[in-house]
Amino acid sequence: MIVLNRIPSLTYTADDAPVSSRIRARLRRAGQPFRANDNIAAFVEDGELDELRLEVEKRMEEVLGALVIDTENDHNTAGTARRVAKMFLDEVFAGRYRDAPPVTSFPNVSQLNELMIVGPITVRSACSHHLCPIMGKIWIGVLPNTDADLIGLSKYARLCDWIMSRPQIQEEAAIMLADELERRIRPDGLAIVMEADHFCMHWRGVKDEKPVMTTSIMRGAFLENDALRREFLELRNRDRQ
Ligand SMILES: Nc1nc2c(ncn2[C@@H]2O[C@H](COP(=O)(O)OP(=O)(O)OP(=O)(O)O)[C@@H](O)[C@H]2O)c(=O)[nH]1
Repeated sequence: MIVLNRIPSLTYTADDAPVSSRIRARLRRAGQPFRANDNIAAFVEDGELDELRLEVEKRMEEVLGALVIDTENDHNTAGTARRVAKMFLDEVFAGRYRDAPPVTSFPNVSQLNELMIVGPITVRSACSHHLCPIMGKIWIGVLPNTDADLIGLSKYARLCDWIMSRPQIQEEAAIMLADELERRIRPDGLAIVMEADHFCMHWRGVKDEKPVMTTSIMRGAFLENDALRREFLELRNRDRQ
C-alpha cells in the first residue's frame, strides 16, 4: 500500500461526526446563517472551540499536503497547520467564534447632544474572497440621543475589532458596525468612514500599490443635516493630516 500522506483520513461515521458538522447542524436547525462574516458563538458549546482548532489543524495539514509541502521533513512548516488553526480561530477570525465584548454603558445624565468623533481606529480584517489582509482605519461620529445611554470610548474600538475579525467585504463590515452601534446606543445620528488597503490587490491579483477603498455611512441626523455631516468630515480630515 502507498501512503500518500501522513494525515489520518478525514472520513467520519455518524457517531464520530467532526465538531464542525455538529455546529453546522445546530445552525441549520435554528435557521441561522453562517456566512463568513456571521458570528456563530451562540452555537459553539463549551470545549468545542478546542475540538474545532484540532479539526482545522488536521484539515490544514491536508491542504499543505495537497500543496506538496513536506511538513514531515521541513522544519519550517512542521507546526504550520497548528499555527494557522490557532491564528484563524483565536486571532484573525475570532469575531466569528467569540461573544461580543462586554460594553459598559453610562446614563447620559448631562443630556449630551453634541457631535462626538472617535478615530482613527485601526482596522485589521481579511477579505472573504482570498482571505488576504485588509488593513485600514475607521472614524465614527455620534450624535447622542439625550435619553439613551453612552458607551465607554474604548468600546467603540472593541466592537470594531469584534466585527472586523472575520472574513469580510468592506461594505458589509461597515454596515455591520453601524447596525451594532445603532442597536446599542440608539443615537440621533451615526456616521462611519472606513478607509482600507486590500492586500488581495497589493500582494497578488492586479498588484497595485495605491488603491485604498473608502466607505461612508451616514444615518439619522448625519443624513438630514448638511452642516453636521460637513463638520464630521472636516474634523476627520483634520485628523488625517
Ligand atoms: N466590493 C468589494 N470587493 C472586494 C473587497 N475585497 C476584495 N474585493 C474584490 O473581490 C473580487 C473577487 O473577484 P474574483 O474575480 O472572484 O477573484 P479573482 O479572479 O481572484 O480576481 P482578481 O483579484 O481580479 O485577480 C476582486 O475584484 C477583489 O478586488 C471588498 O471589500 N469589497
